[in-house]
Amino acid sequence: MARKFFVGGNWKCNGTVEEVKKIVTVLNEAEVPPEEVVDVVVSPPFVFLSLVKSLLRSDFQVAAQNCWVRKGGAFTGEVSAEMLVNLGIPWVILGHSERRLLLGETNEFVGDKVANALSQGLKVIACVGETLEQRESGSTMDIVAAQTKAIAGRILDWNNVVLAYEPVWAIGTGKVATPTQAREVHTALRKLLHDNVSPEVAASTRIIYGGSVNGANCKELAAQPDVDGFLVGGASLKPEFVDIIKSATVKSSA
Ligand SMILES: O=C[C@H](O)COP(=O)(O)O
Repeated sequence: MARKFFVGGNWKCNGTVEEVKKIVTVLNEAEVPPEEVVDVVVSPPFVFLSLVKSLLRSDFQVAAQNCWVRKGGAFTGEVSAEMLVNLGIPWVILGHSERRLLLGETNEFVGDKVANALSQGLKVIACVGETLEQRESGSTMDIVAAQTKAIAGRILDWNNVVLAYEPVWAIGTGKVATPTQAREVHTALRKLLHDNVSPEVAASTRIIYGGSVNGANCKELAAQPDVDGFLVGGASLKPEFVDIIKSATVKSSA
């Protein structure tokens, strides 16, 4: 069965109420391929989750950008998975490189977070990716394999997981991975799932690309065999996000 295209918009730590309303208006008015063709999931900062959920069209979904590693309690500043479920937020992004690198989240910690979020009923966009130094030293696959295995070992039901490959050197730099670079890692990750989890999971799990995706480069990337969609940062705050959603048709018409 074909994997449904997936386009996530990670708004990161951006926006005011007014800006959020403008972005949602653009999305709500956009003509995009139907739900059967593409999953669209936008991820505003925690404080705007309810607002976005209340305003956003019903065929698009909402994700949090993080959640706490275990049940809530005395953890000042954290938001638990069960709170997100209680708010009706279906998705969460976990393991983003900005959290790994700036906040010291380890592979093991990300694995724990993924396990906890899934156990509470959330769907997870799990991120992996190498730094420029790691790519240049030839260790890209070792790094993303270790990150992926730490996550994979904690997943019982892969139906609720999307794997995002986001090379750190491509994030927010305007230096997008070439279609070949993206395809190489996506294909290797699918093989890793095949060998370490199961052929069925490898065939059905969506592996999406993130890192300087925009309206101009999305079609060529979308055409790559193992690229099942995108996790978009900067361009998800702009009207061109609609063009990125439309790149799903590259797959559906293939
Ligand atoms: O989560 C999204 C990624 O970090 C990509 O960000 P970017 O599109 O601004 O490079």
